[in-house]
Amino acid sequence: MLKISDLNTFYGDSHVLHNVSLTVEQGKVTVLLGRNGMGKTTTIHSIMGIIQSKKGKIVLEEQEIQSKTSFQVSKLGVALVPQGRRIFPNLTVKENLMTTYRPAENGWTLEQIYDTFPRLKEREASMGGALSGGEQQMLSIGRALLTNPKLLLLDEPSEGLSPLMVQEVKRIIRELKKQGLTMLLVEQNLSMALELADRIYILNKGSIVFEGSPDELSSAVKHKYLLLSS
Ligand SMILES: Nc1ncnc2c1ncn2[C@@H]1O[C@H](COP(=O)(O)OP(=O)(O)OP(=O)(O)O)[C@@H](O)[C@H]1O
Repeated sequence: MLKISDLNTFYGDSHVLHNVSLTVEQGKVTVLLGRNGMGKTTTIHSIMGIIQSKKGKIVLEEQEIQSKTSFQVSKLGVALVPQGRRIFPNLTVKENLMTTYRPAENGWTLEQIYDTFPRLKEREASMGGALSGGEQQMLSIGRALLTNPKLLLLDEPSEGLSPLMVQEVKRIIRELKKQGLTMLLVEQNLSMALELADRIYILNKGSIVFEGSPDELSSAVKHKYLLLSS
């Protein structure tokens, strides 16, 4: 569904992504792992058109999208659950959900979101800013789903959540996968990544240093790129 080739992204003169290539297969969960500051969010933002890459190609279902704006990328069916959730604190839960609603045949509706996240129904009239971190994460995922995407990008959805809420996020990702949604998940939570991933990529200092199935990820690679501090 998505193929990135030789992507190079800069912030001013600072060269952050170095020839990043990765593939996201339809219906699969692809996980991008890496420690803090290795370029995971930059990769996601490059796909989404939030930042323009200097060199390289991003192809979504045979269409090149590397020069498109985030609005255009979103219209092509890519949705982002951003790091830090970014919900609107002064809008109600329902208003947050409806801001980006894009109806689709056999797609997500508000009622289906409430069925999947019953807590959001209970808190429908509450202000976004009054929700717990876990509830805000559900809201952020629900809001992205209501754009009816074909590809969902999730940037560290487990960050800052209680163990119980991390379980809930895992349940939802599994449920979405069962429904056939294609996902690219950025994570630092290794156990979560290993449980959910069909394919894993590891970013280190802006370069892909590992690609394989969770079974192929050796403890040597884990220790080198994920567990030890740099
Ligand atoms: N707006 C920016 N301007 C300049 N440098 C940036 C900017 N955003 C990120 N960087 C730098 O780019 C590098 C990659 O950052 P990025 O946020 O992509 O990493 P990450 O792997 O997502 O880490 P984290 O888990 O901390 O979000 C870091 O060195 C970071 O300091």
